[in-house]
Amino acid sequence: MLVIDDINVNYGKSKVINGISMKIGDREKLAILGRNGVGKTTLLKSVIGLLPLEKGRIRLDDKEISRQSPHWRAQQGIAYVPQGREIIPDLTVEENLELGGYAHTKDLEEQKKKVLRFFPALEVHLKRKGGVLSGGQQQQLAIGRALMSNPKILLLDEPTEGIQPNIVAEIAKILDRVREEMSITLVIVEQNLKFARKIADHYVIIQKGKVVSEGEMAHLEEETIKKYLAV
Ligand SMILES: Nc1ncnc2c1ncn2[C@@H]1O[C@H](COP(=O)(O)OP(=O)(O)OP(=O)(O)O)[C@@H](O)[C@H]1O
Repeated sequence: MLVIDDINVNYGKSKVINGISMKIGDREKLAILGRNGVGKTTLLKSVIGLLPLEKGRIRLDDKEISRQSPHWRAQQGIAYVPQGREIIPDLTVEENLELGGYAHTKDLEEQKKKVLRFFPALEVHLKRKGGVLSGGQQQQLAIGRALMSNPKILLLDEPTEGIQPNIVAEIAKILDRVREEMSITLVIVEQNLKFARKIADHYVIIQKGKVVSEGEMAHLEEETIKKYLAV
C-alpha cells in the first residue's frame, strides 16, 4: 500500500500541494483528476522523489520513503511514465526499453521478453529509432520502459495526451492486462475522463493542491464533474 500523509510541496514560495493525504491499496486502479495546473504532476513527482516534501510523509508498505532518492524508490517498486513520454529519439526501441531495466533487472533479456508480450506493436519495431515511432507507439514504449523495472506501482502522467482515440482504447486494454498479469497498482493522472472511467476503479479530484472529492469511479457524479473538471 502507498500512503501519502498530509504532504505539502512548494516551488520556491509558490505552494502547489497543500495537505494532500491518500491511501492507494495494492492492485488498485486510481485516477487522479483535476483541471490544468492544480498540482497533479507535482504530486506524482513528489511520490517518485523528484520533488522534496515541505511537510508530511510518504510510505510504501510501511517503509518510509519520503526522504529516499528516486533511484531507491524505483528499486522498491515505484515506476513512472512521464507526461510527454520522454523517449530518447536516437536510441532504438530496444535500447529505450533496456534503459528502464539496467539498474533493476538481473536478466534483461528475460524481462524484455516478459514486457514485450504486452506490446506486439513494439516488437516489430525493436531496431528502429524511438524518434520515428508514432505518438501511440511512443506511449507504449514509455510504458514498456517503466515495466522493465518490474514495478509494484506504475504512475502514469496523462498517457492519452495527443493520442488517437483507437490507440487510446488499445492502451487501456494493455494497461488492464498488465495490471492483471503483473499484479500492479495503477495510478493515472488523466484529463481524458472517458479513458479514466474505463481504466480506474477509484478516483481522486484535486483542486488548488487539495483533494476535493474521492471515491469509487462508478459513483463519480455529473455534478462533481461539472464542479471540478468541466472546462
Ligand atoms: N518547475 C516549476 N516551477 C515553478 N512552478 C511550477 C513548476 N512546475 C509546475 N509549476 C506550477 O505548479 C502548479 C501545478 O503544476 P502541475 O504541473 O503539477 O499541474 P497539473 O495539475 O499536472 O497540470 P497539467 O494538467 O497542466 O499538467 C502550476 O501552477 C504550475 O504552473
